[in-house]
Amino acid sequence: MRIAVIGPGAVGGTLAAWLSLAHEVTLCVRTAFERLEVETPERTLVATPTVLTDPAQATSVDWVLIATKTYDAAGAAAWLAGLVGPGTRVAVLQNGVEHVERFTPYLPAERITPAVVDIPAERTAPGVIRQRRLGWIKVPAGEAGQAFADLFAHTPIAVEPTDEFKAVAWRKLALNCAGAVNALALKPSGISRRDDIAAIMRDLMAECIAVGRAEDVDLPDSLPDEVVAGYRSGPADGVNSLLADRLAGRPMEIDARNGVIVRRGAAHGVPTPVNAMIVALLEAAGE
Ligand SMILES: NC(=O)C1=CN([C@@H]2O[C@H](COP(=O)(O)OP(=O)(O)OC[C@H]3O[C@@H](n4cnc5c(N)ncnc54)[C@H](OP(=O)(O)O)[C@@H]3O)[C@@H](O)[C@H]2O)C=CC1
Ligand SMILES: CC(C)(CO)C(=O)C(=O)O
Repeated sequence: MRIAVIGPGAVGGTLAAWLSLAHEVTLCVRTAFERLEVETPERTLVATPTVLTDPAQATSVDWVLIATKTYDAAGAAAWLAGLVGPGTRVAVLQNGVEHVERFTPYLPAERITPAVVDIPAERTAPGVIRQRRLGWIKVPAGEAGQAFADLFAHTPIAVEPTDEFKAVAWRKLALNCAGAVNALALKPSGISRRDDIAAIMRDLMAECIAVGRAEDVDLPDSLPDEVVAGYRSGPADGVNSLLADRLAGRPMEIDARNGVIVRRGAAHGVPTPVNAMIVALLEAAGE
């Protein structure tokens, strides 16, 4: 398969390295680099895919994987005119619950496969990445979801189509909204071991669950405790992508990860004061 990865950063670069073992991969980059080096839990992968720096160089492929940050959607979309032909499928690998809505200004919804990614990865330089866990990706059940999963059949990453995609995305949103405490405190995952921080994380997630339920998503009461336990049992020095952005002085996905809870909460009449507070604090911190 011919696969183009738009935004080969921590997630996109990790997946591009794995995909390069069996497919013809093209990287669509903003900052040029020549080789991918990904330290995975199994071994270090080195790949030298074709690298494009200008959307005018792009030609059509079988699959496009969009792995930029959510706030770079417009820049990512500039690649689509060249990459998308009549049979091209486009997967959006981003956090949040608005994968399809974010790209319908540029593509028909039926061409888009939303993907929830749980692969902790950290980028130390362009093309140099540490994949902390093999992790998983979930996509909606159906022909496109199965075709997407087949791309990864040769890898140890669990890529699965699911009938419960919406619930999977909201569960991941709960995990990600809680991770805002790291960006706010400028500290990695270990701060979740403080009971006062864990309490804030649980409050953020309780609001997420209430809003998700208002959108008819089945979310368990046990989710906040499960997420806190997961954070606490993981590496204390793990840096989530929101914290990575703040540390690097980049914009942050505050709207996609916490703002969405406030916006959708307001639409349903569900109060979300803790998420609203963290959005305001992170927005002010990023000014
Ligand atoms: N990191 C993680 O552990 C996880 C992240 N996610 C989600 O995955 C998504 C990607 O995150 P992550 O990989 O961490 O992000 P990164 O910041 O590591 O990578 C994003 C990449 O997109 C590139 N980019 C931005 N604009 C363009 C453009 N116009 N054309 C081409 N490339 C562009 C950036 O280029 P440049 O090099 O110039 O910055 C960068 O390489 C986010 O939605 C995140 O929330 C999900 C699960 C885990
Ligand atoms: C928390 C984590 C690492 C889970 O995959 C993530 O989604 C992120 O860093 O954005």
